[in-house]
Amino acid sequence: MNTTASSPLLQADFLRKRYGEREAVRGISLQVSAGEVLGLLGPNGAGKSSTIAMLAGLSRPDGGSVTVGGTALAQDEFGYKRRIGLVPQELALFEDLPALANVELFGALYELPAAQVRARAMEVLAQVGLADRAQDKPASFSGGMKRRLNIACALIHGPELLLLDEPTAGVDPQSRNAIFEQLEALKRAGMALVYTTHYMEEVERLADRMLIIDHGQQVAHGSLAELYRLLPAAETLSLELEREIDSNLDATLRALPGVQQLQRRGSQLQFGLSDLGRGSAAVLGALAAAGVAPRHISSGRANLEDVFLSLTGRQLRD
Ligand SMILES: Nc1ncnc2c1ncn2[C@@H]1O[C@H](COP(=O)(O)OP(=O)(O)OP(=O)(O)O)[C@@H](O)[C@H]1O
Repeated sequence: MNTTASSPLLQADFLRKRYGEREAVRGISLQVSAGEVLGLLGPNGAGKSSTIAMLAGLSRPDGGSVTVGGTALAQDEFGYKRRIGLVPQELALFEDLPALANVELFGALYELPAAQVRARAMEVLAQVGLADRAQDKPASFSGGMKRRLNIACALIHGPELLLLDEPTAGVDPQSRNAIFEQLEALKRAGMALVYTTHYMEEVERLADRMLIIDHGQQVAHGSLAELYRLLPAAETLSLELEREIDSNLDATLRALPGVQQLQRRGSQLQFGLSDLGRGSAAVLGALAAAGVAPRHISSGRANLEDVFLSLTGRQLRD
């Protein structure tokens, strides 16, 4: 391997992808090192899958470059792909072939020596907790087990980098946890992972760094702690009111002591507050004085959803 601790394993610079008139990816750059997880977070249509497809060598970028371990996709496509495992968003399995045969098939695609394939397939099935189901067909598997088998298929050739495109879609919480534990073990073993999702809890748990994208562009990048520093306020208060407020009341609320931010969508208000106790009392007092009652109140510490909201003015899951 011609990488060092200081040089990233995956390096993508200024990637662009266009479908007809639509620019799906507009200059995304990213890096991942061995033993690191990069989370790619963004709402539906942000350009996550298009980015992954370019990183995986499945779709040709309209601009920019990508290298893995110093091997450029443009120069040595097979060499590049050997270093990467892809777990696609859509399950890619033969439902009527046993799990083991599914994994072996991927081994053949990567031209692994036949003598090694069986042992290697059993090894990766064990890695995803499916060794005892090797002879069963995925048709009889739960959604979570199929996802894990999909991951095993992506690991058969011993890639250094694993690209995962929403690997928990349609998975129950228990299986999701099993998948996370397996991904954490791969990371500990030194693999680099790029993980796309629109669930902020998943990147909060798994990712060392995250790239937040929207409309094909980087909105923010950094560790969780770095992203939290972008937040205008540490606490949030969300209200659903019985009716929409007018611009005078809006201005009054924004001017209250402790109110650092106010996002308004119809009758829903979200405040960023420096102090939850004092700020909430002031907000609720001002609403009561104006004769507007809340229908629903919730509060909490700010999270990645709030980072996205404060940077784009939109919800992650619109
Ligand atoms: N093959 C294609 N042809 C035309 N437009 C496409 C194609 N693939 C994606 N798009 C468009 O490009 C944009 C980005 O899509 P992409 O699938 O990369 O986003 P995403 O962030 O992965 O979304 P999701 O979370 O819904 O999978 C969207 O507007 C989508 O409609």
